[in-house]
Amino acid sequence: MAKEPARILVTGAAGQIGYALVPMIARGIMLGPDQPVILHMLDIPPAAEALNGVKMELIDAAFPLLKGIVATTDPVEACSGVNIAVMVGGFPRKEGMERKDVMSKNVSIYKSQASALEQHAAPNCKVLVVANPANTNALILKEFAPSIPEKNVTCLTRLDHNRALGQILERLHVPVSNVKNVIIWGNHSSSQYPDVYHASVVTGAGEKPVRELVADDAWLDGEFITTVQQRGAAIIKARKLSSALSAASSACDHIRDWVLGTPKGTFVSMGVYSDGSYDVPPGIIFSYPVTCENGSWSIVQGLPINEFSRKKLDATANELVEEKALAYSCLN
Ligand SMILES: NC(=O)C1=CN([C@@H]2O[C@H](COP(=O)(O)OP(=O)(O)OC[C@H]3O[C@@H](n4cnc5c(N)ncnc54)[C@H](O)[C@@H]3O)[C@@H](O)[C@H]2O)C=CC1
Ligand SMILES: O=C([O-])CC(=O)C(=O)O
Repeated sequence: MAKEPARILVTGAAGQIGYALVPMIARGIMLGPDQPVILHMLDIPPAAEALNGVKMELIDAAFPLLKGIVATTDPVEACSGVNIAVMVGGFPRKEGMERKDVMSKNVSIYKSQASALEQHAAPNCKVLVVANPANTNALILKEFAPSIPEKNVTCLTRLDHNRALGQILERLHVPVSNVKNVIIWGNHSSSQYPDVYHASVVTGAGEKPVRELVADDAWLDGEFITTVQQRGAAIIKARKLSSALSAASSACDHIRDWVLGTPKGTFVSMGVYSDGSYDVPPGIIFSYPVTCENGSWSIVQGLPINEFSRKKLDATANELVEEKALAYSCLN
């Protein structure tokens, strides 16, 4: 029997990421080739005409899985009955700006959209915040939508995770499906910590640690980390626009794994509400290694953390604690 369509909200749908993301969703990249979808697209009134253009293109593409389109500038209509909300809408970082610089513009948007989601989304709606500052926007959304379970509000660090994989692949020339368990800890910002201490490569001779195969600790502890941390800025510099294609693809990866599960023995990175695991302060949205099963994520526990990693985890956690205070001061 055919499945009931899932209603998927994309905010900021007329923007760069939105334009890359909605066709991926309509093609089944996010929820699989047997899951029909109804797209809910929200943008602000100045973008209404562009949003209507995206709707026209979706119709013209005749996606078999796409069973309906809601394109609106009304947050209540956009949020009504949605099962998944991908929050991309906001003011993007421009060349030379830090993510903190876009804080005040974006946290107030996330406060008001929290209420619309809380009141009108389907029960158990899963929320992924993409817009920057992604962790702190997600935290504000969670705080101002108290009836949405805290496990249902997440932010995107899968793009950073995939960027880390990409750097390892470039170095080792192995297929992506053979590399697993890189981790992004912390903030989706230049303080994030891309960690390969637990990553491995499946080879003909079994699994081998990435560190052993790369055999260049100086690169792994230096340039590898800074390349991943600075990749967003490098793409903005090159394109004069944010990394829309890879952000959209990674958002699909994040939701797909959350809903359909992670492969056995493999973890992925998600920004989730901290419960204090790994001595990270509770009450911030922090990127952790997680596994997903039955539509729910769990933080991977018990990984040994050495002194090098500890310092980096603490630095990114401290930045998130500061961002939280700054966000609240912007809202007052
Ligand atoms: N977490 C991540 O890995 C990444 C996050 N980003 C962030 O994603 C966000 C979107 O990036 P782009 O699509 O490149 O920007 P964009 O400027 O092309 O699109 C943003 C869209 O949001 C709309 N918008 C603004 N206020 C809104 C509101 N209140 N409600 C609904 N829509 C609203 C704008 O009209 C625009 O169409 C930015 O904050 C960017 O920094 C970008 C890349 C990666
Ligand atoms: O850096 C930015 O502002 C866009 C972004 O989040 C990324 O590409 O990681």
